[in-house]
Amino acid sequence: SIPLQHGAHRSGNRTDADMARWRSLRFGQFVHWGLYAIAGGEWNGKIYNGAAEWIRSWKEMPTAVYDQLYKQFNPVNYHPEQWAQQAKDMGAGYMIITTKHHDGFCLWPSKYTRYTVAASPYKKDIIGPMVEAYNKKGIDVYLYFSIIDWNHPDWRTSLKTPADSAAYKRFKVFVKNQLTELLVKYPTVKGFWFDGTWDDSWKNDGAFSDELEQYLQKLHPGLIIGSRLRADERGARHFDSNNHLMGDYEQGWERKLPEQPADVHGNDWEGVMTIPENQWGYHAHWLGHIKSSNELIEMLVKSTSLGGNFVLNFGPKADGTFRSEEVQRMQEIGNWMKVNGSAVYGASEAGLGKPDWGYYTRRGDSVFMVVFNVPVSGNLRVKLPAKTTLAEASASGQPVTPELIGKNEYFIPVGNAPRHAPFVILLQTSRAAGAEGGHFEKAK
Ligand SMILES: C[C@@H]1N[C@@H](C(=O)NCc2ccccc2)[C@H](O)[C@@H]1O
Repeated sequence: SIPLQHGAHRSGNRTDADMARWRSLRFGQFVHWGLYAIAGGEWNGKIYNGAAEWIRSWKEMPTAVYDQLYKQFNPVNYHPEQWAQQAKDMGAGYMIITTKHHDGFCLWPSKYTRYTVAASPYKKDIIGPMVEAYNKKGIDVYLYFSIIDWNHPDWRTSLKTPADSAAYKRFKVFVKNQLTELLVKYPTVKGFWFDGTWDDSWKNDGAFSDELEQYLQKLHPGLIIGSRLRADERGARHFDSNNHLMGDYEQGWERKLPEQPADVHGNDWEGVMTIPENQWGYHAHWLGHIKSSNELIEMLVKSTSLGGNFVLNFGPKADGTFRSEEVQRMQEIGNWMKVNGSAVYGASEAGLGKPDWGYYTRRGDSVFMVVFNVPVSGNLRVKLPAKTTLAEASASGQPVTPELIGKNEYFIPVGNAPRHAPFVILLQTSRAAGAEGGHFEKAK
């Protein structure tokens, strides 16, 4: 293997309590909120068909115009306790909030730049009350922070001249100062969700990203930081030049999910997803496919079945309210989670493969069959490992009688389970005496 100073410093998943909690929560809420919500994906009667939070890069909108939007930021209908309650009702265990997106506008009154809420008509800190409100509902908070900062004079996408290098050196001090400020001001946050780390300036400075991560861990022990922050000294990102995952979980699954265990190599991972095809910030005109709650529930269950977390994104309007499609999804998903959340919370891969009728998840000896596709036979085929016996099966607390159809193979009748939404069948299994270790195959 290649000798590395700034590659992965740990092999295998973290086993501490903070990471175990992150892993058990399984379901998060992403919130993208900022000046881009004022534009709402349109300008001068024209619709921007890119991602709303990237509108500053749209040639139809002068950057000088975008950079004045902060003078209109005044979310009079922003009630963080209502945001937190609706997230709780959805069943989210953690929330990720954009403190600063690529445009550089800070939702907290940073003392390292004037481009913050303090300069807006709203004046007040957005982040503090949000962290407090979500924590009060028992929801952990993670801070999204973009390294890319289109507003800061010292930001560079690449270093071409000594002047670039001098500027970028100042920029790195600014980044470290802002991250320190965030941890000091909001000490209950559980981690950072870094973004905007793909440009050469950052990619070619693996030493800094490594030192920064270690500095933050020292400042706030237990902090959870994904793989997107880091580059190694050869410019490799997420996985170092020896193919070892950097950071605490694989953070590359953006608007896409792994298909099979081999795609995640036994690592902790998290997928982040939009309800429309590709909008994170508020866009007045959602074009293309808008995912239904059943589609989103399936993504959440699929993620759990592959041992990862699933984070669903919401883009509040400039005034602090949520669009009706997003409120509807939070309510519908929440209704399902209230009844079936046990198949997700604290659950992980079952090691039983991928059945036609849906997904297996598992917590200890409890195996959950989450059914999305009812077979015309009305029977769900279940094949258990040799040393595993099926003690009992139940659906919504009512016993179900499996039919033994072969060695350790059963048909579970779906009976009169609902057909309009996914449903869960619980299999209580037991390890036959002497069954070594995990009686279920471990992901390779
Ligand atoms: C979480 C999302 N990440 C931001 C983004 O720029 N994604 C585009 C992108 C996604 C993956 C690799 C490079 C660039 C989007 O604006 C959202 O904040």
